[in-house]
Amino acid sequence: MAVLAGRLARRWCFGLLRSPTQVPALGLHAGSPTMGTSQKDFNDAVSQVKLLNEDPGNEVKLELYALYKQATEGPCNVPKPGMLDFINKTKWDAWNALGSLSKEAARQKYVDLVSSLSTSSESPSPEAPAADRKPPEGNSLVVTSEDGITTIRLNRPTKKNALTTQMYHDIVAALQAASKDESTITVLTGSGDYYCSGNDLTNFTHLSAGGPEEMARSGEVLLRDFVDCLIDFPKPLVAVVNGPAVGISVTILGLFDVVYATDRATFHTPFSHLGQSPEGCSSYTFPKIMGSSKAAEMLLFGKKLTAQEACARGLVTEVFPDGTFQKEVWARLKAYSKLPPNAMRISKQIIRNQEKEKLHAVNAEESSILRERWLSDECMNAIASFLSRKAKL
Ligand SMILES: CCCCCC/C=C/C(=O)SCCNC(=O)CCNC(=O)[C@H](O)C(C)(C)COP(=O)(O)OP(=O)(O)OC[C@H]1O[C@@H](n2cnc3c(N)ncnc32)[C@H](O)[C@@H]1OP(=O)(O)O
Repeated sequence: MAVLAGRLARRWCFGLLRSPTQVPALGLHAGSPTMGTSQKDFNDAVSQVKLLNEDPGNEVKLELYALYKQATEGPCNVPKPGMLDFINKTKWDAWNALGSLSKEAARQKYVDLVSSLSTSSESPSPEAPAADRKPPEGNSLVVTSEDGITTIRLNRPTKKNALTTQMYHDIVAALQAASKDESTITVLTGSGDYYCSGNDLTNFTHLSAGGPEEMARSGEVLLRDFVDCLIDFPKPLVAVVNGPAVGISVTILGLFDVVYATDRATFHTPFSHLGQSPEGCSSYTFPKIMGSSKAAEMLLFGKKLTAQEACARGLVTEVFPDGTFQKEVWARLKAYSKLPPNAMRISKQIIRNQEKEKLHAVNAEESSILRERWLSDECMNAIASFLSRKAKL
């Protein structure tokens, strides 16, 4: 349990705590006095934590939190927070893991830990070389319009372009704008080595006052709106799959008009592994595109396809060698973008209109089923598992 708590903390729990001065947000208040020889040292250490030059990192912050609670309140005897209250549960786990450690021993460990941090932060290491530093997470979505093509680029390469809640909203807004702009073709692609790793699993940790039920309810609405927008998109919609694709970034491909992929791309829908169920209308489009047994292999068993396999199954239009992928694809799209826009729009309408109603109904049903799935133990355990790094899909 202690290991899990530590891992959870390292992965995501304290993502909100960017500055060491925010450590008190964990509950590290200089509270009631503690007895014993290290009382003053302990109080000094509590003050010192707030003055550290460098962020000690989430794992250390969690350790500090647990030791502080043990030193000031003794062994953990408060009720365990609910499974979905990830942050408080992780803090509780860390405190509880200290078992019957005495207050005095906890104070001593706290003081020793702070002292080791203070020493290391007094001698700052030279700045890391640029290649070792991760670029800042700036604009997660970049929209450009050029040569008759509006490009919506997922731009979180350090997170494999995982989709945050904000990004779903931004993609909807970008599609709405693209449907009315001067461009003839709209493209979705990714920055970096991945196309998209699907839904950002930390979306599940952002609980509002309404708790998990509210999170699931708003997730259902957002998912439905996002997919509806793809179903109704009036212009040719092209996916330029620049690398591996996971989850919802794969399922929605059935709603695109054309899908070009690098030969480095893979296509993976690990819904059962995550205790979830298909979305993006894939429960309807995949059997239609590739036949029901091939669709089941992907959607039920999470079989990962190579780009060539996805092309053979009809999910991908054409595969290009990675070395020439960008050049070849964009040259082709530029040529297509010069075709008469109204003709393309009308042709798309004829093709899609036949099943639009069906697609909207499927989307509504998939979204509603997912709302229930998100509240299931299977789903919550799988997400906690990913966040704790126990499982890599
Ligand atoms: C409105 C809501 C709609 C929801 C609809 C339902 C949607 C369902 C889905 O999309 S299900 C699919 C969800 N995605 C996943 O399960 C993928 C999870 N990620 C992985 O398995 C791996 O990260 C990987 C295989 C994509 C890449 O592995 P690797 O090459 O080893 O890289 P890292 O794991 O080190 O990843 C780098 C960095 O990115 C973070 N990250 C990657 N994917 C996600 C993700 N989906 N959610 C959150 N974070 C992700 C990863 O944690 C690393 O972060 P770090 O650098 O450690 O801070």
